[in-house]
Amino acid sequence: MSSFEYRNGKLHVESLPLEDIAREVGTPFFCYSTQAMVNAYNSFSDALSKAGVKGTICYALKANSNQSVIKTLAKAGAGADVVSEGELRRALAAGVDPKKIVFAGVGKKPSEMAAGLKAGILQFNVESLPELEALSQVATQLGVTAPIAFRINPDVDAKTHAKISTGKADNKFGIDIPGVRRFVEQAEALPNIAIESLAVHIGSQLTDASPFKDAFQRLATLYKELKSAGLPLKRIDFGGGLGIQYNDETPPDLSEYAAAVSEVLEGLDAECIFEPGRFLVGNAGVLVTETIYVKEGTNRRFLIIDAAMNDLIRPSLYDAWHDIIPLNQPAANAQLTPCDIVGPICESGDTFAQQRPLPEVKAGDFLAMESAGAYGAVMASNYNTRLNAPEVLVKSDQFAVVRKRIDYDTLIKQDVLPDWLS
Ligand SMILES: Cc1ncc(COP(=O)(O)O)c(C=O)c1O
Ligand SMILES: N[C@@H](CCCC[NH3+])C(=O)O
Repeated sequence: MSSFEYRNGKLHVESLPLEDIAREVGTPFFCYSTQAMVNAYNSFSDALSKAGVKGTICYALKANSNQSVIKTLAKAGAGADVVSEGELRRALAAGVDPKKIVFAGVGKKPSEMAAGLKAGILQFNVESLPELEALSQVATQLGVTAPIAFRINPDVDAKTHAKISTGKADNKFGIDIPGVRRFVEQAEALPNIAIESLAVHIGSQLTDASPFKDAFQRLATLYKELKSAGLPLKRIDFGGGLGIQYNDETPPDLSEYAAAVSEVLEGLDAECIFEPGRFLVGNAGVLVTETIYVKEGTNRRFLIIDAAMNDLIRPSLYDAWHDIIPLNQPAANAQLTPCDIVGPICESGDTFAQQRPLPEVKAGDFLAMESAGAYGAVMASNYNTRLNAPEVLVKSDQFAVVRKRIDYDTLIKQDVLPDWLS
């Protein structure tokens, strides 16, 4: 049974009609399904087991760092991939085992490194020499050893959107393969650093398996070379990036992905880490919105809805597609009219879809924007002084507001007037 489906003419999340939640919580709001997240986690984990791959799945918090989401996945067995002290704190607060936390990112500050070292995390994925020098210094001051992975830039085109592609030599991420040996020498000379692992992450929303295969192969070859040269490597971090279906893409099958991993692991004797984000939560969430007005333009119909680019920026930022469906199931033979679906923000870029064929939608009708569980609420802002869309988690026939909509007073009081203006 799918976690989001029409039943008796109403779109349900698990056992609940979304419309009931909409009337209680108010729109816009994000709604997540526990079942969908746990199913995604289990299918990822099962695919690895079937391919004979043993590893830790470190959920990439950046996709959705709500405490309830992290905790749901942690209870299913996940660790965490974090990119900031904030995310580290979120992971720890949700009860993630520090020994299952990896710390990624090109710009970790010494204070963030110290937080990770004090927590006793599994590894820091290091991306440059200055970063490694800083980590060595912080670890020495604290009298501990920092376990590290070199994040490798394999110079592979992930064939995804340019803004979320991270594995080409021109990208800011990782250490280029030709420079690795020199980097290793420099790293070995630094105190309080334990080189344990190699990591890679070539981009997000990959819908083709070949860049994964290519990158994993390059990483495994390097792993073998460095290990036979005496480096005590014991782990490979395969990153995240597995795409999901938003529209008509066909992302790699999990078994194909797992096979790409198991193939390169032959004879390596390495523990594995995976950092999926979007795959675990993307299709486990929707953004529910109400139609405010239907405006007939000169040559098009605009549906003006109460969600906007500040709630879900993916369409404006990446021209991303999200399916948009009414909460009330349309008749099978309903006539479709092309509509532009836009938010209330004062930018033409505040557009979710252009000329999207939709059945008749009237003011007051609720719509769901699908696949909004990843990179939705986490990328939201208060632009135009709009209140945040709250987040709701459903488990079977129960729901809970897991992040509230803050009120205008609280929002405005975040600003502090200087003495000369008060
Ligand atoms: C280092 C790293 N790991 C994991 C992820 C998670 O990626 P995704 O949500 O595409 O699985 C990202 C984001 O792309 C990342 O930068
Ligand atoms: N924010 C991007 C994904 C970025 C991945 C970051 N490593 C998206 O919405 O698709």
